[in-house]
Amino acid sequence: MVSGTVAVDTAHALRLESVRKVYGSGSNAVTALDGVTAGLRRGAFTAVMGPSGSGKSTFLHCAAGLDRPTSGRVLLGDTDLTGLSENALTELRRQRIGFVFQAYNLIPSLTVRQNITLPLRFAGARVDEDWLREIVARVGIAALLDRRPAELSGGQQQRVAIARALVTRPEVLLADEPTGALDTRTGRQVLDLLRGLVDTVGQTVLMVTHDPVAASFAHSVLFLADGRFAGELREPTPDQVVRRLTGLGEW
Ligand SMILES: Nc1ncnc2c1ncn2[C@@H]1O[C@H](COP(=O)(O)OP(=O)(O)OP(=O)(O)O)[C@@H](O)[C@H]1O
Repeated sequence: MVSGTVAVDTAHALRLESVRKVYGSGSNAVTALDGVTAGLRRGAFTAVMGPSGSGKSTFLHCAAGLDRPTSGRVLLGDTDLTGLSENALTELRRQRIGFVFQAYNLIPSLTVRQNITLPLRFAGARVDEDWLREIVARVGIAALLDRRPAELSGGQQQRVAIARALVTRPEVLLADEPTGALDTRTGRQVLDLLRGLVDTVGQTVLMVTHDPVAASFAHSVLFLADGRFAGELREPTPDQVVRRLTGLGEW
């Protein structure tokens, strides 16, 4: 086997194996993740939920290669992230992972088109005009390509951010509270869009959220409590999510 690769796990696009993450040291040490093993099914929409401080952001950061686990492994496809250099991790994030944040993080001085294609410029890759046309049509912003972010609504800005995350055809799209800054109706539209990307093009999506309704758009919800994996709910309803969360503590 080539160093840095592992046996292919075709069911999961991304997998955390026995991941522990400890911040600080000595008496200041905080165990944010305490041996989490969990996988994102390929072509599925997975939400991560849990009480405040349960480790959701740390899970996302370790999954994205933004944070290095203290121990354990993170596998993106057949690539083990844990052995990669900083440069290799940066490359991997650029090419194989898409990010969507609560604050859309668009560059104000660039047009929508320039914002969407920025990851390709960073990667030194050419714009695939057919793919660009397809994603902007799919996310519903084809008519907005020449505008700047300030000329868009919050929902439109988040659609641009989603298009930007998709432009490199990432294996996994990671979303951190993507509807946190949107009103309920606009938030639902963005969640419909994410679910649609999963159902129609087989995009694998991971979303961290505090919102049980948002989580119910996912195929399954992974629960964390005190830095540990605390179960999975398939085809979740908001009521079921609320019941599970209530059993896990303050949220
Ligand atoms: N950089 C850091 N340094 C020290 N402790 C940290 C750091 N990041 C997170 N923690 C701690 O790790 C634990 C898990 O934090 P994390 O942010 O992953 O939880 P969360 O579930 O995302 O919380 P929330 O829902 O409140 O955003 C918390 O106790 C937090 O205080």
